Amino acid sequence: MNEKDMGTDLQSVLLTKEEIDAKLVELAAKIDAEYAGRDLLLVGVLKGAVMVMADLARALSTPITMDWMAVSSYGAGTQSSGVVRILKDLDTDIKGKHVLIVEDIIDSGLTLSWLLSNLGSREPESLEVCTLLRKPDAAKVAIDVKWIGFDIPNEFVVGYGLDYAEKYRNLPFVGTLAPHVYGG
Ligand SMILES: O=P(O)(O)OC[C@H]1O[C@H](OP(=O)(O)OP(=O)(O)O)[C@H](O)[C@@H]1O
Ligand code: HPA
Ligand SMILES: [Mg+2]
Repeated sequence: MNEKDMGTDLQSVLLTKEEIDAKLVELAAKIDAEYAGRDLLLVGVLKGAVMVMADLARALSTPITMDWMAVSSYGAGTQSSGVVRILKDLDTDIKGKHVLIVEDIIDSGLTLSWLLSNLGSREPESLEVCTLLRKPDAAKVAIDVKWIGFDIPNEFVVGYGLDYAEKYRNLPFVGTLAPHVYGG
């Protein structure tokens, strides 16, 4: 599906593929500068961060390794339950490593806040966060995030990895969902 063929489920395009690509190249240059000469482990948070991880990793020059963690707090709804479940843990021991968590979105912040304390307790050398999107007006906890792509309004968004009930992750852009889709 492209931007001209959104169907009736989507209300508007918030960020085009071109805007997302350009932002990830910009973030990658900053991350390269920060980790020059060091080994970096990217930890992608499944499933939403798959697209960001794939495109950010390819924009980096720094040698990286990848690992994945799967957590879920949203289920099939549009509100975080606040209860974070580990669906898949890391395959690697991160003790002594430079770790960069890669996220698609920080909404309430509950997922990341929980992840930071969970991964932080495993004694990485450093632990930072890169997220494509953040909703400042939805924050329920304050989190220190080093790299942020875009601050967006407090609306439910889909595309570029982000889902509603597991759909729309493959849209190449980020859009807002029409309220009728989720009963709004
Ligand atoms: O800041 P928060 O309010 O915690 O929301 C952000 C988290 O919610 C989404 O994941 P979700 O739990 O829906 O799993 P998914 O990535 O598999 O869609 C998203 O990918 C973030 O990980
Ligand atoms: O706005 C959102 N869209 C999709 N998934 C999400 N997970 C947290 N916030 C969102
Ligand atoms: Mg989700």
